[in-house]
Amino acid sequence: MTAERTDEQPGRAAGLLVVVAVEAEAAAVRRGLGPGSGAEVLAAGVGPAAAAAGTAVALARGGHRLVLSAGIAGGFAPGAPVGSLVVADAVLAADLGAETPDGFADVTELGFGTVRHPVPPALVKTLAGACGGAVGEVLTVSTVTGSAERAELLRRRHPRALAEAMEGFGVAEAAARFGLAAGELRAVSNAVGPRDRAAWRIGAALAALERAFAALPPVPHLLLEV
Ligand SMILES: O=C(O)c1cccc(C(=O)CC[C@H]2O[C@@H](n3cnc4c(=O)[nH]cnc43)[C@H](O)[C@@H]2O)c1
Repeated sequence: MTAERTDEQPGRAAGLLVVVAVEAEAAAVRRGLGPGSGAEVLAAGVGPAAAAAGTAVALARGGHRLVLSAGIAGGFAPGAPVGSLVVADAVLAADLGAETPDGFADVTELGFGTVRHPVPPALVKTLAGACGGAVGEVLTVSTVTGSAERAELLRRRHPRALAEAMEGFGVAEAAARFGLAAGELRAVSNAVGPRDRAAWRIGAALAALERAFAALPPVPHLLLEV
Protein backbone atom coordinates (compact mmCIF):
# COMPACT_ATOMS: atom_id res chain seq x y z
CA MET A 1 0.00 0.00 0.00
CA THR A 2 1.20 3.52 -0.75
CA ALA A 3 1.41 5.82 2.25
CA GLU A 4 -1.39 8.29 2.02
CA ARG A 5 -1.55 11.62 3.83
CA THR A 6 -5.10 12.35 4.84
CA ASP A 7 -4.96 15.52 6.89
CA GLU A 8 -7.69 18.06 6.37
CA GLN A 9 -5.51 21.10 6.01
CA PRO A 10 -2.59 20.20 3.74
CA GLY A 11 0.42 22.41 4.25
CA ARG A 12 -0.49 23.30 7.84
CA ALA A 13 1.83 21.87 10.48
CA ALA A 14 -0.10 19.40 12.67
CA GLY A 15 1.08 18.96 16.26
CA LEU A 16 -0.42 15.46 16.39
CA LEU A 17 0.30 12.72 13.85
CA VAL A 18 -2.03 9.71 13.95
CA VAL A 19 -0.66 6.73 11.99
CA VAL A 20 -3.02 3.95 10.94
CA ALA A 21 -2.54 1.08 8.50
CA VAL A 22 -5.42 1.38 6.06
CA GLU A 23 -7.86 3.99 4.78
CA ALA A 24 -10.88 2.50 6.63
CA GLU A 25 -9.07 3.14 9.91
CA ALA A 26 -8.07 6.64 8.79
CA ALA A 27 -11.70 7.43 7.96
CA ALA A 28 -12.85 6.24 11.40
CA VAL A 29 -10.19 8.34 13.15
CA ARG A 30 -11.04 11.41 11.04
CA ARG A 31 -14.76 11.03 11.79
CA GLY A 32 -13.97 10.76 15.49
CA LEU A 33 -11.66 13.76 15.55
CA GLY A 34 -14.13 15.83 13.58
CA PRO A 35 -13.38 18.75 11.28
CA GLY A 36 -10.64 21.21 12.15
CA SER A 37 -8.95 19.03 14.77
CA GLY A 38 -5.52 20.07 13.56
CA ALA A 39 -4.31 16.46 13.58
CA GLU A 40 -2.69 14.76 10.61
CA VAL A 41 -4.02 11.25 9.93
CA LEU A 42 -1.75 9.03 7.84
CA ALA A 43 -2.58 5.61 6.37
CA ALA A 44 0.95 4.24 6.11
CA GLY A 45 0.30 0.59 5.24
CA VAL A 46 0.23 -2.71 7.10
CA GLY A 47 3.17 -3.91 9.19
CA PRO A 48 6.00 -2.37 11.20
CA ALA A 49 8.24 -1.53 8.23
CA ALA A 50 5.54 0.39 6.32
CA ALA A 51 4.52 2.10 9.55
CA ALA A 52 8.07 3.16 10.39
CA ALA A 53 8.81 4.38 6.88
CA GLY A 54 5.56 6.33 6.57
CA THR A 55 5.92 7.85 10.03
CA ALA A 56 9.52 8.91 9.39
CA VAL A 57 8.63 10.58 6.09
CA ALA A 58 5.76 12.47 7.74
CA LEU A 59 7.86 13.55 10.73
CA ALA A 60 10.68 14.73 8.48
CA ARG A 61 8.36 17.50 7.26
CA GLY A 62 8.41 18.91 10.80
CA GLY A 63 5.73 20.45 13.00
CA HIS A 64 4.73 17.37 15.02
CA ARG A 65 5.03 17.00 18.78
CA LEU A 66 3.22 13.72 19.40
CA VAL A 67 2.59 10.55 17.41
CA LEU A 68 -0.18 8.01 17.94
CA SER A 69 -0.37 4.56 16.37
CA ALA A 70 -4.03 3.59 16.03
CA GLY A 71 -6.27 1.02 14.41
CA ILE A 72 -7.84 -2.37 14.93
CA ALA A 73 -6.10 -5.19 16.80
CA GLY A 74 -6.32 -8.67 18.18
CA GLY A 75 -7.21 -8.76 21.89
CA PHE A 76 -5.94 -11.13 24.59
CA ALA A 77 -8.76 -12.61 26.68
CA PRO A 78 -10.09 -11.78 29.16
CA GLY A 79 -8.74 -8.23 29.39
CA ALA A 80 -9.49 -7.09 25.85
CA PRO A 81 -12.72 -8.49 24.40
CA VAL A 82 -13.86 -7.81 20.85
CA GLY A 83 -15.21 -4.27 20.54
CA SER A 84 -13.17 -2.96 23.50
CA LEU A 85 -10.42 -0.34 23.46
CA VAL A 86 -6.80 -0.72 24.55
CA VAL A 87 -4.38 2.06 25.44
CA ALA A 88 -0.72 1.04 25.44
CA ASP A 89 1.48 1.91 28.38
CA ALA A 90 4.33 0.28 26.44
CA VAL A 91 4.74 -0.75 22.82
CA LEU A 92 6.70 -3.97 22.33
CA ALA A 93 8.24 -5.73 19.34
CA ALA A 94 7.18 -9.29 20.15
CA ASP A 95 8.91 -11.22 17.39
CA LEU A 96 12.08 -9.20 16.82
CA GLY A 97 14.89 -11.51 17.80
CA ALA A 98 16.28 -14.98 17.29
CA GLU A 99 15.29 -18.54 18.09
CA THR A 100 17.95 -20.15 20.26
CA PRO A 101 18.27 -23.63 21.80
CA ASP A 102 16.87 -22.02 24.98
CA GLY A 103 13.92 -20.44 23.21
CA PHE A 104 13.28 -16.98 21.79
CA ALA A 105 15.79 -14.22 22.56
CA ASP A 106 14.77 -10.68 21.69
CA VAL A 107 17.19 -8.21 20.11
CA THR A 108 17.85 -6.50 23.43
CA GLU A 109 19.00 -9.80 24.91
CA LEU A 110 21.12 -10.29 21.79
CA GLY A 111 22.74 -6.89 22.37
CA PHE A 112 21.07 -4.91 19.58
CA GLY A 113 18.74 -2.00 20.25
CA THR A 114 15.41 -2.11 21.99
CA VAL A 115 12.14 -4.02 21.79
CA ARG A 116 10.19 -1.73 24.14
CA HIS A 117 9.01 1.85 23.96
CA PRO A 118 7.28 3.06 27.12
CA VAL A 119 4.47 5.58 26.64
CA PRO A 120 4.56 8.73 28.84
CA PRO A 121 2.32 7.96 31.86
CA ALA A 122 0.47 11.29 31.65
CA LEU A 123 -0.45 10.56 28.05
CA VAL A 124 -1.63 7.03 28.93
CA LYS A 125 -3.78 8.45 31.73
CA THR A 126 -5.33 11.09 29.49
CA LEU A 127 -6.04 8.69 26.62
CA ALA A 128 -7.47 5.95 28.84
CA GLY A 129 -9.42 8.39 30.97
CA ALA A 130 -11.01 9.94 27.91
CA CYS A 131 -11.91 6.82 25.93
CA GLY A 132 -12.31 4.30 28.76
CA GLY A 133 -9.78 1.90 27.26
CA ALA A 134 -7.98 -0.77 29.25
CA VAL A 135 -4.31 -0.02 29.88
CA GLY A 136 -1.56 -2.54 29.20
CA GLU A 137 1.20 -3.54 26.82
CA VAL A 138 0.46 -3.71 23.11
CA LEU A 139 2.56 -6.13 21.08
CA THR A 140 3.71 -5.52 17.53
CA VAL A 141 4.03 -8.65 15.40
CA SER A 142 4.91 -9.20 11.76
CA THR A 143 2.78 -12.34 11.58
CA VAL A 144 -0.80 -12.34 12.92
CA THR A 145 -1.19 -15.01 15.60
CA GLY A 146 -3.30 -17.90 14.30
CA SER A 147 -3.07 -20.67 16.87
CA ALA A 148 -3.75 -21.26 20.56
CA GLU A 149 -0.13 -22.37 21.01
CA ARG A 150 1.29 -19.12 19.67
CA ALA A 151 -1.19 -17.07 21.70
CA GLU A 152 -0.16 -18.93 24.85
CA LEU A 153 3.53 -18.41 24.09
CA LEU A 154 2.98 -14.66 23.74
CA ARG A 155 0.85 -14.60 26.88
CA ARG A 156 3.58 -16.33 28.87
CA ARG A 157 6.30 -14.07 27.54
CA HIS A 158 4.21 -10.91 27.94
CA PRO A 159 1.71 -11.41 30.79
CA ARG A 160 0.74 -7.70 30.72
CA ALA A 161 -0.09 -7.69 27.02
CA LEU A 162 -3.68 -6.80 26.17
CA ALA A 163 -3.48 -6.68 22.39
CA GLU A 164 -1.38 -7.44 19.34
CA ALA A 165 -1.23 -5.43 16.14
CA MET A 166 1.33 -4.91 13.41
CA GLU A 167 2.41 -1.26 13.40
CA GLY A 168 2.92 0.29 16.85
CA PHE A 169 6.59 -0.54 17.28
CA GLY A 170 7.43 0.82 13.82
CA VAL A 171 5.64 4.08 14.61
CA ALA A 172 7.35 4.36 18.01
CA GLU A 173 10.81 3.63 16.54
CA ALA A 174 10.38 6.40 13.98
CA ALA A 175 9.05 8.82 16.60
CA ALA A 176 12.01 8.07 18.88
CA ARG A 177 14.43 8.92 16.07
CA PHE A 178 12.82 12.39 15.99
CA GLY A 179 12.90 12.72 19.78
CA LEU A 180 9.11 12.48 20.00
CA ALA A 181 6.85 10.50 22.29
CA ALA A 182 4.49 7.94 20.82
CA GLY A 183 1.34 6.28 22.10
CA GLU A 184 -0.89 3.51 20.80
CA LEU A 185 -4.67 3.25 20.85
CA ARG A 186 -6.36 0.12 19.50
CA ALA A 187 -9.89 -1.17 19.04
CA VAL A 188 -10.23 -4.94 19.25
CA SER A 189 -11.62 -6.65 16.14
CA ASN A 190 -10.76 -10.26 16.97
CA ALA A 191 -9.38 -12.47 19.69
CA VAL A 192 -5.70 -13.42 19.59
CA GLY A 193 -5.77 -17.17 19.03
CA PRO A 194 -6.85 -19.78 16.51
CA ARG A 195 -7.64 -18.25 13.12
CA ASP A 196 -11.39 -17.67 12.72
CA ARG A 197 -12.17 -15.11 10.06
CA ALA A 198 -15.92 -15.47 10.62
CA ALA A 199 -15.44 -14.15 14.16
CA TRP A 200 -13.77 -10.86 13.16
CA ARG A 201 -15.83 -7.78 14.01
CA ILE A 202 -14.08 -5.14 11.95
CA GLY A 203 -17.15 -2.87 11.73
CA ALA A 204 -17.60 -2.89 15.50
CA ALA A 205 -13.90 -2.19 16.02
CA LEU A 206 -13.91 0.72 13.58
CA ALA A 207 -16.97 2.15 15.34
CA ALA A 208 -15.17 1.83 18.69
CA LEU A 209 -12.10 3.51 17.19
CA GLU A 210 -14.24 6.42 15.99
CA ARG A 211 -15.85 6.77 19.44
CA ALA A 212 -12.42 6.71 21.08
CA PHE A 213 -11.10 9.58 18.98
CA ALA A 214 -14.34 11.52 19.46
CA ALA A 215 -13.84 11.25 23.22
CA LEU A 216 -10.25 12.55 23.25
CA PRO A 217 -9.49 16.04 24.50
CA PRO A 218 -8.61 18.65 21.87
CA VAL A 219 -5.19 18.22 20.27
CA PRO A 220 -3.57 21.18 22.14
CA HIS A 221 -4.58 19.55 25.43
CA LEU A 222 -3.09 16.18 24.34
CA LEU A 223 0.15 17.91 23.44
CA LEU A 224 0.46 19.17 27.01
CA GLU A 225 0.88 15.56 28.17
CA VAL A 226 4.27 15.08 26.50
O1 LIG B 1 -5.85 -13.69 8.00
C1 LIG B 1 -5.99 -13.67 9.21
O2 LIG B 1 -6.18 -14.70 9.88
C2 LIG B 1 -5.95 -12.37 9.92
C3 LIG B 1 -6.38 -12.29 11.25
C4 LIG B 1 -6.40 -11.05 11.90
C5 LIG B 1 -5.96 -9.92 11.21
C6 LIG B 1 -5.52 -10.04 9.90
C7 LIG B 1 -5.03 -8.90 9.16
O3 LIG B 1 -4.46 -9.02 8.12
C8 LIG B 1 -5.26 -7.54 9.74
C9 LIG B 1 -3.99 -6.84 9.88
C10 LIG B 1 -4.23 -5.40 10.26
O4 LIG B 1 -5.12 -5.27 11.35
C11 LIG B 1 -4.42 -5.20 12.60
N1 LIG B 1 -4.81 -6.42 13.31
C12 LIG B 1 -6.10 -6.77 13.55
N2 LIG B 1 -6.16 -7.90 14.24
C13 LIG B 1 -4.90 -8.32 14.44
C14 LIG B 1 -4.36 -9.46 15.10
O5 LIG B 1 -5.04 -10.32 15.67
N3 LIG B 1 -3.00 -9.57 15.10
C15 LIG B 1 -2.21 -8.64 14.51
N4 LIG B 1 -2.71 -7.56 13.87
C16 LIG B 1 -4.04 -7.38 13.84
C17 LIG B 1 -2.95 -5.05 12.24
O6 LIG B 1 -2.38 -3.98 12.94
C18 LIG B 1 -2.94 -4.79 10.73
O7 LIG B 1 -2.98 -3.43 10.45
C19 LIG B 1 -5.51 -11.27 9.25
